[in-house]
Amino acid sequence: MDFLTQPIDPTSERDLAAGGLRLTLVDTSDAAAFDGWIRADFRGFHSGRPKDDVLEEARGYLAGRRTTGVYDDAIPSGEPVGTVNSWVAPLTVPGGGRVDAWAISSVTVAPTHRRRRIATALLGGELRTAHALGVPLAILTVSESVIYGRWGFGPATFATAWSIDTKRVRWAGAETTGRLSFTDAEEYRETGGRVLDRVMAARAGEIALEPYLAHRLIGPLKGDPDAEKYRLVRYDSPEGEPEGFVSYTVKDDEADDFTRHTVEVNYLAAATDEALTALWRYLFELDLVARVKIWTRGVDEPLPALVSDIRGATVTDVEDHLWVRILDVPAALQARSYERDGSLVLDVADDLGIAAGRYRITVADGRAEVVTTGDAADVSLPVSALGSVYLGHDTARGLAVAGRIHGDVAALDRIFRTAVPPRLSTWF
Ligand SMILES: CC(=O)SCCNC(=O)CCNC(=O)[C@H](O)C(C)(C)COP(=O)(O)OP(=O)(O)OC[C@H]1O[C@@H](n2cnc3c(N)ncnc32)[C@H](O)[C@@H]1OP(=O)(O)O
Repeated sequence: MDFLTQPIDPTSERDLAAGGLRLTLVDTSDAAAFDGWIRADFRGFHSGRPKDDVLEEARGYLAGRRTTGVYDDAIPSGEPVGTVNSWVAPLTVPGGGRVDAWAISSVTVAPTHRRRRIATALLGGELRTAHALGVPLAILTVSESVIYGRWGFGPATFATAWSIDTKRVRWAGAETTGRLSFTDAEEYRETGGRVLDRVMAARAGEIALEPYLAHRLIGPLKGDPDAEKYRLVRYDSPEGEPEGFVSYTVKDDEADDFTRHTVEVNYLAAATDEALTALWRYLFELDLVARVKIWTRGVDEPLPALVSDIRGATVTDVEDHLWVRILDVPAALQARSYERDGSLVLDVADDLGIAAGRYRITVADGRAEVVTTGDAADVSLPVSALGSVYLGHDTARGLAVAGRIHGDVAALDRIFRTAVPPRLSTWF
């Protein structure tokens, strides 16, 4: 499969051409063309104009993605009015296996060309292309939660943000072992990449990271206004095995009292419980710090158990995070494992017609066999709801209450839900 060279989707090409717009793959070896695409992408997310070093770094990191642009040849700038990129990312599924997922990012439409169905053409094109290449599902993280349901995506993992009052909480976790030390992002890049590989393989919902995505978690990218403030602390086991790190910045003390700085955690990676506890303890016990803020943790982050005063560590936000769009029901459902056996007929509705059908899933010894069937349905649901329950999160009952899943929701929940909730701990 070559996702980089697969031709542009003809349906989307035709739909856009009818409105005077041109859909095309961008040649990422053509620096001028690629820079125009990157500038349009930055502008779409209201980021600053990228300087030369930022463009150069982005070109290096993003060249491995399928890069698509929409052009309005009537405008003078020649820059795209729509952008999207995609690549095949291994997604960890329940049971610890991995499935190829079509990861979609950088969806932007110029404000001058909004609501002319450019995003509709881009998303439809991405999904049809992925399906044609045999990729069983598509994934994305979203800027706004109201956009992607219409294309069959459902929220499949949720993320928490925390604020910890470190003057209030005392360490209540286990004794920590191992070694903590400051390190330099450049020196640690390879080792940190290996730690991240372990973290991402260990939990359903995480994806194997491209070098670009790993780089951002270990240290700042070019152009990051906080680059000078980054600190990186590594954790190594007593045997010297690298098992975790935390990258963070320390923000000035707003109260103008030098004892009350705020730590903003960029990323905390822990491949073992020892690494997790040692790094959390490190953050709680920093001198001259009154608050630690962290984002994109799982819904089961064990912070309440690690502090002496539960209310000193508060969840400030719970948000939908990874959205899943099933493209091939048998392949996707057979790729994960299940904690309870059973059999169920699912009637899946799909406005785009890609995954629609009636399927029997039979789980024995944790593995599923999925076939199309003419049997009566036990459960009827839209493909977005199937995406929502796919990774094991506790969503089925809520969707049934909302009238989006009909039938034996308890059986659906029993088969799909997992004891440990899925998590995606980064953005892409
Ligand atoms: C994976 C990612 O990259 S997430 C990032 C998404 N991008 C951004 O948030 C950047 C800023 N926003 C944008 O660039 C654009 O507004 C986009 C990409 C979200 C939408 O692009 P458009 O070309 O305007 O969307 P399009 O015209 O195809 O709209 C299709 C439908 O979605 C709806 N829609 C599109 N964007 C939004 C939105 N932000 N909020 C609510 N509804 C929306 C439209 O109203 C339309 O609805 P309808 O079918 O009922 O008429």
